[in-house]
Amino acid sequence: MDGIRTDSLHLFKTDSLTEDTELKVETFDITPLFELRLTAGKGFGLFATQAIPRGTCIVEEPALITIPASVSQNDPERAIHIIQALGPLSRDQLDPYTGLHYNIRSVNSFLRAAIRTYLISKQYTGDALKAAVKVHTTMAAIFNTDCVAMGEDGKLGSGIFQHFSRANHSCTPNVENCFNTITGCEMLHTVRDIDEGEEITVTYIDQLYRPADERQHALRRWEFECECEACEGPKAMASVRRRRRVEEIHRVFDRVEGKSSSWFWQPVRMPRSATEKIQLAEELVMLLREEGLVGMPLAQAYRRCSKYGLEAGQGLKSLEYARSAVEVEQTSIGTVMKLPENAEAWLRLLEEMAGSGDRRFRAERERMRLESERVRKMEEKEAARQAERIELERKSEEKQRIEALPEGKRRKEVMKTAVKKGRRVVRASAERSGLAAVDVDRCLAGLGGEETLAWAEKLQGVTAVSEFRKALDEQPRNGHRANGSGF
Ligand SMILES: C[S@@+](CC[C@H](N)C(=O)[O-])C[C@H]1O[C@@H](n2cnc3c(N)ncnc32)[C@H](O)[C@@H]1O
Repeated sequence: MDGIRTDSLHLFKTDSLTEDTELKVETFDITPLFELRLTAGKGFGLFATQAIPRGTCIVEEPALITIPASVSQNDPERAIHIIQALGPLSRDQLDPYTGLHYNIRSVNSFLRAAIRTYLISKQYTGDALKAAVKVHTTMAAIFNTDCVAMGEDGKLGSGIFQHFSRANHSCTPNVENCFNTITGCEMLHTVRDIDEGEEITVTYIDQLYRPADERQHALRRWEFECECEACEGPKAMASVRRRRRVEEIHRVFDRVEGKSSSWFWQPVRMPRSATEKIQLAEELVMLLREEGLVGMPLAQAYRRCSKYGLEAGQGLKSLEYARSAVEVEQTSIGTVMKLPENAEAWLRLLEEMAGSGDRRFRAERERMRLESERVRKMEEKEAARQAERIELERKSEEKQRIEALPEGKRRKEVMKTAVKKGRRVVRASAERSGLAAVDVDRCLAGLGGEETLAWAEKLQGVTAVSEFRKALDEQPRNGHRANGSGF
């Protein structure tokens, strides 16, 4: 770690800083949610001091200093902008800045020359000039190593942040940053649940689905080789495959959507229909989820599912995906900031279309109604088949049980079963004839087994009430006719 702690440093009072200035940054609490800890191989990093749920805003802080977007990384004037931005800071404000990590090679010879020229213009000479050049070069190096682009595409310039600038990089970050243009603060939101003791990581580069060697190349600016799980270790191979496919799908969509990309020299198989497009977007969602890239890239993938769902005439599906896009977007960047093409605006549009009876929603509703009807019928049939199977099994078990009984008992059991069946026949017949069940019950209660069987035999197939009554009249009686029932 080549960071410096310059408690006594003031920009224009450089004599206290020497080549051997001792690094003295201790572990300390920043907020109750995380703390700064020294890591093996990455310098300092932010670590959760408790479990943090997905969607939590863990940082909202203003920049310590900023420079305008017009000042590029290699602009010699950059050093002057940095020095001038640091000028008004008090000692207390300067301390968090000077304690930050830096890579001295991030200041090239043009910047060094610009710093020297500037200091000479401020009347520095001899040893004082040498020392001042060293301090100011360090200040510029801190800025170049730790600065964060603010706003969409860095349009609002670059800034240094006390906490955010301490976050290390991962190719599968667990927080997403967003600049709040209303408060002028940078915000960090967790994109997934974070365990206590887990490192809080951001991404330093765009397009994390690029091949690992391209990612490493882009990270060279920060002078480290990424060793996260997507880059090294047992999971890296699967990650490479998934990210390659994610990149391929993005290339296809870039071409479909007419965006400039490298597609013309890398052939891609184009989707032939809206249905194929939505399938591709759904594959993208699945891959990103598996890969743990669950922040804004996932929100955009859901958005594509929604867009192509609508194109495929699947309005309701499109609406569902739009809701997922809003949920992921708001988890990743909160609800305060609205991107120009935010997922919520798209959802509102779809909701309006659905409400106004757009044909894509109407037709789909009908399709879904028919589909759920079909499923319901299938389930009913299956339930009936199941019940029949159970009944057959029961009967077979009962038969086996009876067959295993001694002769006398078996005859009794056979009779009992037959009578039960006979009662069912009588009851069903009565029902078909429209006779009150209570009357039939009363009558059945007074009949013996043989009588019930004789009765059942007679009634089998009888449906009309008159025939039923006639059959009852012809039944052998044992004096238990139902009172007042007409039997
Ligand atoms: C913005 S600073 C991050 C905080 C820094 N680690 C510190 O000690 O203050 C960027 C520097 O952190 C280190 N770093 C960040 N992410 C890293 C990673 N994944 N592996 C190794 N070093 C990393 C690199 O030295 C990089 O130049």
